[in-house]
Amino acid sequence: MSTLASHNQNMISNIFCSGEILHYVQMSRIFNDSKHFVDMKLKYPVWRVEDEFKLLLNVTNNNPDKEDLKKFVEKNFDPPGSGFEPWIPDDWKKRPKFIDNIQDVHLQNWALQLNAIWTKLGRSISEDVERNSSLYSQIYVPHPFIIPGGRFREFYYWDSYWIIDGLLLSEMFDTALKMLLNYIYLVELYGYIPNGGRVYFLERSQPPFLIPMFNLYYEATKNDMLLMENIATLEKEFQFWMKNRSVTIVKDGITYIAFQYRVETDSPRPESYYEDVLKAQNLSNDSKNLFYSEIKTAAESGWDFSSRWFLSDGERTLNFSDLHPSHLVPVCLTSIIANNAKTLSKFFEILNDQNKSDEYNNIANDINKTISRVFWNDDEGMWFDYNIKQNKVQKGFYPSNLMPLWAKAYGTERDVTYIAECIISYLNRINITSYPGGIPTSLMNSSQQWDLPNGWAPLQYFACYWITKYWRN
Ligand SMILES: OC[C@H]1O[C@H](O[C@H]2O[C@H](CO)[C@@H](O)[C@H](O)[C@H]2O)[C@H](O)[C@@H](O)[C@@H]1O
Repeated sequence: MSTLASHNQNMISNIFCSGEILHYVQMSRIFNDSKHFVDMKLKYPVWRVEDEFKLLLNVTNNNPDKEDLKKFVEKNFDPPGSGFEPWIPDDWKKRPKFIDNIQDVHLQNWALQLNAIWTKLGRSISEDVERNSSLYSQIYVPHPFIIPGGRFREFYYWDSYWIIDGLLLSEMFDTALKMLLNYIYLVELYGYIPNGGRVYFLERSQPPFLIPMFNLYYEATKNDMLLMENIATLEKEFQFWMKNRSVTIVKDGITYIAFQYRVETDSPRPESYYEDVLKAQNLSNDSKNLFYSEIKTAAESGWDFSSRWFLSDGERTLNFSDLHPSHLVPVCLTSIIANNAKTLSKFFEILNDQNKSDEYNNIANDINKTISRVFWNDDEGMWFDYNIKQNKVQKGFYPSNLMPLWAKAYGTERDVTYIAECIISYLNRINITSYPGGIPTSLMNSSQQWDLPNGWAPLQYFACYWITKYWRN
């Protein structure tokens, strides 16, 4: 990152990531959605807005009321959305080939409607964001991209895996490539991919799907040149997770490698500032920082929030105050990384680098051993997250338990037919097909969005991927 770009980022972070302005504005509840303020654009340079705010504090004896703050925001900020331009992908097709393979006419119409949504979700970042980055919370990327939509106006890391899968199905190879190149740009700039396209997401990443995204694209295009040009950056991202998110587990005297989501911070999420401060209000300062770290760690997992991370004395609870993702080693993240190592090994083989290919194959095999010996539970016939505080598997159904199947990370120690039978019997025991709307996110109703009765698209995907590929056989 150039010195100027990093200077601009520090300046804008003083407004949107921490500091007095963020605190006063977010706690005043001028906006119902805390994300609104941090997505606004500064009308004037940071120093001028800061001076204006100091003046406001002076004249109000450090006690500006809601109306004062509303006027200050109106005077100094433009509404969210500035800095993005709607973008209709050039390669969008009204009727891609897959539509004609759908026999049911209702489903065919539905697929046509879905395919049309690409034209609504394309965004490019305006040139002004590159020129005047110290006025925007957006992270500049060079190519247009597809956003999740609604209040999510920017790109999100793990959402992009399914977006790219869909783009390839819709034969939008160029748009998929643009998104991949943006992520390559971000890894080169930061060494990792942030949670989403805003400076307030820079403290954390999201489930590491860059290598699987590249694999989807490679399988669709067989573009060896692209692999050759970007393999070093893919390795760089892999090393970020190895260096910053790995953990060792000792079981029966043997040391195993696994991976955790992990964020250390001393502040609330800027985009949910009010909510986080409220939840932490009765805690001491030290406990507050630990709690904020747990909140951001859970957000890095993509599962924000879920009973999956609510733990007290080794049991899952329904209480947010028991939020402890740091106590768990998630089977899903460890599976994604095993899959990434295996895919890097495949890529190096394609590029005729056998040494590197063997190196990554060995890493994948080591991680598979963890999945097979630490996460697998013979009594239940299922993989589970591992509780490192209690040294035990943390039982309970979450579709993420099935991730070793998607990742083919179950190792060689158990026959795959035996594993499949155990899993079918487990899913039958918990009556998994009896829930309306598909496979639920959990069997615990905590009123959090990543819990019963909700079902999330990525989780349906992982479960159905396996069911359609293997269960039928
Ligand atoms: O604004 C609150 C949180 O919003 C995001 O999380 C949710 O939406 C994302 C975009 O679709 C999705 O990737 C994530 O799995 C959802 O839980 C954001 O990622 C969080 O960091 C943020 O705090």
